[in-house]
Order: sequence, then structure tokens, then C-alpha cells
Amino acid sequence: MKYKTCVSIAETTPNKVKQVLKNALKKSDFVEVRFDFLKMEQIPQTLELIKKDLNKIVCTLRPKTEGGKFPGNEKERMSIIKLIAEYNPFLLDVEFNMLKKNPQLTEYLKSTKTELLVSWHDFKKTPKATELKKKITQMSKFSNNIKIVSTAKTTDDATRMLELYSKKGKNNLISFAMGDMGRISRILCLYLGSPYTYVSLGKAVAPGQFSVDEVKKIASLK
Ligand SMILES: O=C1C[C@@](O)(C(=O)O)C[C@@H](O)[C@@H]1O
Repeated sequence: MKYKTCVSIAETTPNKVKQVLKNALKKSDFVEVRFDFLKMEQIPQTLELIKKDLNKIVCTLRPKTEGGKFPGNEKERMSIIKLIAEYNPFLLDVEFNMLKKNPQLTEYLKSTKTELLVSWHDFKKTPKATELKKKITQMSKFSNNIKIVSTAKTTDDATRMLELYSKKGKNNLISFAMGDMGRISRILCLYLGSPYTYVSLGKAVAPGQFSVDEVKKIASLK
């Protein structure tokens, strides 16, 4: 099976990000750098250190309200997101909630031509199918690259996230569920058209994440 992976990196110093990135790119097509794990003032230096690989990097600056660690306020987060956009990464992950609340940011990001990945997360549950579909329609106004991630408490929850692929239209959709009950969806999403699945280098960055080696083994079964 053809499949792609994206290793999530959540390191706390610029040098560690650079070092782990090098190892991750040996094993994975893409890497996600979670800039929210760094101190705010370390972000410009980190961008400079990794700029030659940014064409394979998904850049993320997740706020605490969506399961991230960014310590600053929304104004600060916005200005760092704008800075990252200047570097034109493979994808810039920005939350649907932020884009919805900040039309000026949306306009600005459009002007930089940076490829956006509009994202939405639910760390507690998996909403009903109608709600999920409505969310995707709203999210598609901001980008064709859409990521919608929930938390599964039952197998049905994970299935509901996977059912969304049947309605994806022209969008590049990444839809799966976190948590133990969602693990299966992290693999099956690849069979349903997800451009990649998020993995770790060993230590899971999110609930239920497989390691890159585990996914490699499963996806190469014949
Ligand atoms: O949105 C996602 C997906 C994720 O939460 C996961 O469950 O693998 C990992 C995050 O780093 C990433 O930004």
C-alpha cells in the first residue's frame, strides 16, 4: 500500500528540533514541527535553523485551548503565525477557530500564498455526523487542506470520522480519532485517501499515535 507519514516533533530547544528533524526525515515523508513546545523567543532562530527542510514541514503553533502548549496570548500567536508564513512551509497548520475569528489574519495569509492546513480538534469526544459534516463545509472556506480530529470513546466514534472521506469532494482531508479507540482510524485513514498520517519517532505526541516504524510494518503487509 502506498502511504505517507508525518512525524510530530515536540522538542523544547532549537538544536533539538534540528537534530530530531534530521532523524525524522530519514524515516518519514513529512515532519510536523510543534513550535508551541518552544519558548516564544526561540521560534525565529528555529525557523532559520530548519529553513532548508521547510518544504517537507508542517508548521504548527497550537494554543492551549486546542491541546497545545503555546504560552503567549492570541496577538502574539498571530504575529508568529505571520512570521512562519514568510518562510512558505509545506503546510502551515492554523486552527479553524482562529481563522474564523480573525478575517484580517486570513486575508494576510492569503496574500503570502502559504499553503494552509485548516484544523479543528476535539480532545473530549466525537461529535455527531451532521455536526462534523457542517464543520468541514465551514472549514473548506479557508483551505482545501482540512484536518478534523476528534477523540473516540467507541469504535463507532472512529468509524464516524472515517465516514467523512466519502464526502470529501475536492478537499485534501485528514480525518481520524485520537485515543485508544481511535487508533484504528490512524491507519485506515491512509486507505481512504488521507494524504498522510501523524506518527511519532517513539514517544507519542498525541493520544493513540503510532510510531513511524509501527505504521511502516502495518502498511507494508500484503
Ligand atoms: O493535529 C494534529 C494531530 C495530532 O494531534 C495527532 O493526534 O496525531 C498530533 C498533533 O501534533 C497534530 O497537530
